[in-house]
Amino acid sequence: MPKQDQDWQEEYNRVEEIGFYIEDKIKRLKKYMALIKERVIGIRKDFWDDVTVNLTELDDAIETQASLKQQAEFLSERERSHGQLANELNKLLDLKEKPYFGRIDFTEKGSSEREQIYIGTSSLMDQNEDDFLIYDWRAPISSMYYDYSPGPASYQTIDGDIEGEMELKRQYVIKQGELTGMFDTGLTIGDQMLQNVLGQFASSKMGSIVATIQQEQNKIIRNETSKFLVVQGVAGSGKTSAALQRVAYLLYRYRETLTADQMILFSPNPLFNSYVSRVLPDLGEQNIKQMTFYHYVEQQLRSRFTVESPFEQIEVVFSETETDTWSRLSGIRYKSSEHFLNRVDTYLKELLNDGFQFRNIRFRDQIIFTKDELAKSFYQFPEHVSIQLRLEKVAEMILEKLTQLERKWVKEDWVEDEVELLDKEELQDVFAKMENQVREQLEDYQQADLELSYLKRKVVKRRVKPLRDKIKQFAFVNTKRTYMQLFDQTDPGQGLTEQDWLKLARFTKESFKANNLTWEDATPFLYFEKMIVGFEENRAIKHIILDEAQDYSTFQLRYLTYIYPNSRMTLLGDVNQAIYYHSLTDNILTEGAIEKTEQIKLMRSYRSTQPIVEFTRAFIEDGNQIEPFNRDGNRPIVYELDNDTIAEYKLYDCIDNYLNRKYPHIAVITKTMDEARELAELLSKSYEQVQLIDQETHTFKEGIHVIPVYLAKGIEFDGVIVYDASAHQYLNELERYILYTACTRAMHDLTLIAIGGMSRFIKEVPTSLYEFYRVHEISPE
Ligand SMILES: Nc1ncnc2c1ncn2[C@@H]1O[C@H](COP(=O)(O)OP(=O)(O)OP(=O)(O)O)[C@@H](O)[C@H]1O
Repeated sequence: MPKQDQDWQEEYNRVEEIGFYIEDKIKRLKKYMALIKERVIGIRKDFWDDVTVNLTELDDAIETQASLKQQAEFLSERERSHGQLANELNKLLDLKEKPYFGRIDFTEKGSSEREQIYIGTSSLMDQNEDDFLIYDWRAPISSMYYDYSPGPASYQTIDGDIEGEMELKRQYVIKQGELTGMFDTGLTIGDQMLQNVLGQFASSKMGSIVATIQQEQNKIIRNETSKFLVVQGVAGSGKTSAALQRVAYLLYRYRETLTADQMILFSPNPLFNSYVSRVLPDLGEQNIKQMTFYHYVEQQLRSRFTVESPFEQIEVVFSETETDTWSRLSGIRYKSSEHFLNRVDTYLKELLNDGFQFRNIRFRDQIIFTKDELAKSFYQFPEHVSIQLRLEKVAEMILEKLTQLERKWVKEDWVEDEVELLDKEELQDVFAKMENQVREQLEDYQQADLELSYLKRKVVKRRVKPLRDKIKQFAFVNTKRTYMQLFDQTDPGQGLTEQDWLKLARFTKESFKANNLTWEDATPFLYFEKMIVGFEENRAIKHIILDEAQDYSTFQLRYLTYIYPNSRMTLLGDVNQAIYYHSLTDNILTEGAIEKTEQIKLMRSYRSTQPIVEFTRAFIEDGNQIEPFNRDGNRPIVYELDNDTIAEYKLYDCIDNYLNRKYPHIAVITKTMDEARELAELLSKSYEQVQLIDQETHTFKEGIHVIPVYLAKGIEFDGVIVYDASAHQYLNELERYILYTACTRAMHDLTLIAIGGMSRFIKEVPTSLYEFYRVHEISPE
């Protein structure tokens, strides 16, 4: 038998044998689990029989409690072990389907034994628990699979580097427990395998890339040294995929000290949350907490303000032009800048001398502390005493004074009135708390007096409690007014004219007065406020993943580092996909913007076919550095059409074409929500399964998605139609990035429909890279 056939046969048999072995393990495990389950049911049923309940004497009650506790612990331990076994079972069921995806043969330096290392999503030991039949992809030894081609290779262990020779690197395609393909590969993990994976249709849920992680992605996944790891990766380069694999890796690597609930993924929109929700469970790990930054900010401020969402801000930006008499654009840019951050910090220092605004403290409509009194106490401290320390001292002073006032209020009529209104239960509660002995020693009338004074104190305490709580939270500081005062200063900010500053100041103060917080003010205000009243730090969080990091402002990043002081951070983004106006000038991903970081660049794009990547990279700066993955496909098509009617006709034509290709996920990407709404209405007259995606959409199914570009971030579709890609829609620099983001959502096919003349960015693309049609009228079929 030729060597190749012999190899195939051996590998085929191994997969089969492992399958039997797993099958057997599953059977035994299921039997054991059934036994435990039976026991748990038994314990639950007999719970009370096995507990001695005796409450007559104190000793008996204590014994009963101990007996109950013991029984409950016993039960929960059984339940826990049943849960662990269920996890084990799930892992085995997954392994049965696809036990492994790769193999390397490695001979350690100084040894003559060639070890065969089979790599899968989780590990499997042989019967005697001596040898690994399958190594987890995250095990140190498995890293060589991703990092080396056959030849000298090494991997890191806690005891140092292990060097040797890798003799073989092989990949497998195993479906439903049967070997169907096998390739021996070089450094880039099987182009052939990647071709297969990337050629597949899009899915409503992102999949794991564990079998085909690329060397440069592996660096991100296994990075353990940086406090801040910054990944600048081009569109479709696998940033999100690598980030999620990284989470799985870290959970494995630090399994003794790190759990899923100590990590947070900040994602760009709610739809993205559900899109990536399957990756970690597929890797046998629990999902980590996911949220959008807006969600966090809104929760903090919603009781006092209506907070504009970032998407609403984008819509405003689209409707403004640079030449408008008053444009919010300069305000957005300014308020997200490093300069403004420094200015806020300086202002906070200035406040140590003067300017802090306080609120009168009232109790039952009476002012008990005036703002002037509070300001006086606050400013009695020397300059070097911090704001927070002063506020703590002022709060202590108020609380002490409140205790004195309470003694006075007890004697007031309203207290007696309220005592009368107490209901029976409350009264009983109070009586129960009064010590029996004291009451027994007293005459009846004395007892009544005592009860009344006790009740009065209770009423006062209860009424004062909310006030005390507020004081402890420093609610007597008027943070809103103090922040607004910043806009009374006359010095215009960097990049602003005097006039611009005045307009910006007026606009800001008016919004604050109406309790409307624009997105550009939300984080600066929150930051300012927390610098005064203190950040609610969450020290339990050990790792933050910031996806689409290019969209975060300096303020937002600073804020996150303050609330998660113990956290490492992985920031992933693409400067060319910035969709927020502020990112044009201050982008946290530009080199040097964040100190003490490690930067990794991903230049290879995997999502789209080569013709799509060649087209899209042509309209961004340094686009020629983007490396397309060698996957063939159609050139993008650009239609330039005379009017809406012809454009709509072409749109139908295009969708039909995509449907004929059986694309499960088709997207019509618009610039604004209004455009998306209109198109969705139109299309739903002709097609079923049209889904309009808005900022509330949490999940999406197969079908035709009509979606504004800013909600399509991070997601991909088989076929994309950009509607409409005309000159007036995509004109300025921000719109360049937005068009790039829209086009790079396409995996297999991309069409741009422009009504009137096409965008100048498309004109920059060499005509050889796309098909172009200009249609003046529709010819009858
Ligand atoms: N090593 C890989 N093996 C298989 N598929 C990969 C690999 N890397 C990336 N991909 C695929 O490429 C596509 C893009 O990946 P992903 O969404 O992670 O990229 P991204 O850099 O976050 O993209 P964008 O910034 O454009 O949203 C996904 O379908 C992903 O599965």
